[in-house]
Amino acid sequence: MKLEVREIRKSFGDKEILHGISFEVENGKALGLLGRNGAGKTTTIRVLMDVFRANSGEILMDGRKFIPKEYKIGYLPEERGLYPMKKVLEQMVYLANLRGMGQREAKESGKAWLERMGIGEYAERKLETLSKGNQQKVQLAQTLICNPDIIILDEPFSGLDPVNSQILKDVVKEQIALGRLVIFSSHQMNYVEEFCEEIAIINHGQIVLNGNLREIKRSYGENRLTISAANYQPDVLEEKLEKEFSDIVKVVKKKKDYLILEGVCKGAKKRLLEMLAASDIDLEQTGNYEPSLNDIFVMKAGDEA
Ligand SMILES: Nc1ncnc2c1ncn2[C@@H]1O[C@H](COP(=O)(O)OP(=O)(O)OP(=O)(O)O)[C@@H](O)[C@H]1O
Repeated sequence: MKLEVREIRKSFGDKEILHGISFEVENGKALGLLGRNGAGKTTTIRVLMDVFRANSGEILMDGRKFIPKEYKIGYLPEERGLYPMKKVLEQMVYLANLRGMGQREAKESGKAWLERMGIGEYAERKLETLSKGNQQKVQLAQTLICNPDIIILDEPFSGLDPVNSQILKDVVKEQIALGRLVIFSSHQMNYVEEFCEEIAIINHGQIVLNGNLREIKRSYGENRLTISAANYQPDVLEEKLEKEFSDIVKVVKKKKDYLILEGVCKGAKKRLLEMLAASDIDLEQTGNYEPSLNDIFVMKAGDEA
């Protein structure tokens, strides 16, 4: 399965919110849709789910117009839609019935998912009597009850503590391994980093970065290296490097224990190491620099941060 989102534009009134959003995602992979508050992630997902109609652009599945109701989709919307006064399992079964699942199958699957989420004991309780995090897990169980082929999660980690986040991470990883097509929106980079092969960063309704996360990281780290010295603190080392090696490298960032350098000439890394060996700098650590997704996100979407 390959989902292609092409040049989606969406306006509310005369204000255009999405200015030509494009990205692709295949089954067996997860796409992390990233962006700051108000960037347009939820609007994109709603267009994808046919909640909103785009002003222009198209969405294709395997080359054909994508019609959500033709697929088994597990969609966890940003606004959570369960009934607070109803019993947990009862409403899960009811909603699964509406999605075309038989009573017995829905009950079995619902129970199994609640167990998987570690909340099997709450099946007969009213939803509103559960903690916020446990209600969130019920939502997730409900999203997955019909064994969807496409899973779309809008900020699934909100309200979950680290233990519950881990359960969800494991579940998402399992679903990816089972060959599901997974899209999820978030501004929590560490989760995205753990299981998304592909990312698309939206900023002000535009895709500012899209592609394979590993390749993106590699390209951002190219020509950069980290360095620390046993005999100089980073700020002194920075001064020294700027004074003595400014024709080879420049310091791009000073961290607590090390510096991040960028080459400014051809073969900078090799030349620097040769020069360092001949200097009084006692090299403690050096290596290729690989930015975190957070660093990349701040670079691409941190304009008003
Ligand atoms: N129904 C609507 N009518 C008018 N404006 C809307 C509507 N829905 C969203 N918007 C606007 O579209 C922009 C993008 O909102 P959206 O919810 O897609 O952002 P988001 O990236 O999901 O943000 P967050 O991380 O805060 O959830 C915002 O400026 C929002 O106010």
